Amino acid sequence: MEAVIKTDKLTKRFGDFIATNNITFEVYAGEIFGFLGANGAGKTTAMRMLTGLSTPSSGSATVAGFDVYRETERIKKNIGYMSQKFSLYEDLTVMENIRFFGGIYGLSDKAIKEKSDMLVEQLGLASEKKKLVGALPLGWKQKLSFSVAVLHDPKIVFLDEPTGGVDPLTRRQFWDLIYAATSRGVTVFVTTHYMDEAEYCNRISIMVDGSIKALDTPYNLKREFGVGSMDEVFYKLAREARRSAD
Ligand SMILES: Nc1ncnc2c1ncn2[C@@H]1O[C@H](COP(=O)(O)OP(=O)(O)OP(=O)(O)O)[C@@H](O)[C@H]1O
Repeated sequence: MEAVIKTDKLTKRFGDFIATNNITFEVYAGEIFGFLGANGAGKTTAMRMLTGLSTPSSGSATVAGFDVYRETERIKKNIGYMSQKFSLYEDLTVMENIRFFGGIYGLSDKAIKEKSDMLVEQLGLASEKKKLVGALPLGWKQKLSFSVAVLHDPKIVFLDEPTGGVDPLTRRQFWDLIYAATSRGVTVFVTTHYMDEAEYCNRISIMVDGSIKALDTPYNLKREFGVGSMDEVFYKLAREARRSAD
């Protein structure tokens, strides 16, 4: 299987504090990889290194074949990233946001027009396309933010708690968008605190206090820990954590 993300002992220190400690894993092309851990486990820190936003302290990693120390600009061109704080502009309309990001990604005017029409149609946002993004409900902002993050057909999309704060139905709709993206060949790297979402991933890693403590399919993890749900797997590992959820 082709690995589109490879890390080897990737580490980030802030002074004496080791936020991400020697993490080693691979993510395969086309999979949905769940990156789990309690608050403060080090997920966002790891994701910032993989998206070229933060330089590792030690270890190595490649993303889409590019080196996280030397080729961050090329990484940024080949990935999409939806951070916890969305990058959408609240004071621009739905269409203006799509056009703006299409331009940033270097799409032609023609491609932007085609993609934006298709996108608002797919999202069921046709009647809202002239509304300011700031006026949309959170769930719609999340869906739009995701769609914008994959507008340029990246190889990999990184999603940092993309469905926080919305109801289960809205989260389910968001996952339909994730599946649609994977069926187009996009690899998905996603953090979540929702264990029902963990079950939707092909493989899952669980981080505790900066280190990866488990990595496998949901099925194998449940078997390994002798429990019936991902909730219980997570609880068994996360209760060893020393970092508090402050
Ligand atoms: N710039 C920084 N300087 C110092 N410490 C930091 C910095 N960024 C993160 N940390 C610390 O590193 C640890 C890991 O933080 P990180 O945001 O990666 O966790 P997380 O797993 O993403 O948590 P959450 O689920 O809350 O987003 C935390 O203890 C945090 O306080």
